[in-house]
Amino acid sequence: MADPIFTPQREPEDVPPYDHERAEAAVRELLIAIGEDPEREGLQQTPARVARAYAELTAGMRMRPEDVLTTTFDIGHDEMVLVRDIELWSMCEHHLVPFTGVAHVGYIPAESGKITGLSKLARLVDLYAKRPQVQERLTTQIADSLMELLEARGVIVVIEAEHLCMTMRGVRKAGARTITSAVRGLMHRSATRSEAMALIHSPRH
Ligand SMILES: Nc1nc2c(ncn2[C@@H]2O[C@H](COP(=O)(O)OP(=O)(O)OP(=O)(O)O)[C@@H](O)[C@H]2O)c(=O)[nH]1
Ligand SMILES: [Zn+2]
Repeated sequence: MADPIFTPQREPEDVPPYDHERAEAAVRELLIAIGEDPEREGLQQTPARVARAYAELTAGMRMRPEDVLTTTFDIGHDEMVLVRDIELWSMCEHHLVPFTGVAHVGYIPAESGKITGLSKLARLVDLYAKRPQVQERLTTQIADSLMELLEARGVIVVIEAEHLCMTMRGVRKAGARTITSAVRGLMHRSATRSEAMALIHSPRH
């Protein structure tokens, strides 16, 4: 049996348009289910607000990595590029509550020196984060899309995150951080991987 944690997501072109009306109705139902009165003053606009918020929090379902890795340059730089401590907010697909932390994304450009703008790496993290996720899949998707679209010779993605489903409910282990990594291509070389890890963990100035 396939592990339900790793079931693939729909491809963006197969995702139907966001249904605001349905989302609103569902939030209203949820309010009723928990025993609230959706007509009381403070809650009247809540279904519409939540529906808008979820549209934003799931916008990455309808985006492809090529939509954000739009700018690439051939500058002949073929050494490692690493952006660390990229702020990350995602939503666990099991409980639909946030997980938050940082992503570190490094790559070794193609021999041609094809690179992308640094902000695009952060945009790529955001794209995959704005979907119902598991941290492992998020990590893998970022790594694989960089390998493919930049034709990178190597990639490392490390994500350190705290899952609110483990903090505010359930086992209630505040401060427990989950660390996942995805390593591709030349980053498997131990010296290169050690260099990346040293950069990720070097003290901030
Ligand atoms: N591997 C993985 N697990 C996750 C992630 N986010 C949440 N989970 C886990 O998914 C599991 C779902 O387990 P279930 O037993 O079906 O759900 P539950 O009864 O709410 O589990 P508890 O959280 O232990 O109360 C939990 O152990 C969560 O901690 C993630 O990104 N990756
Ligand atoms: Zn969860």
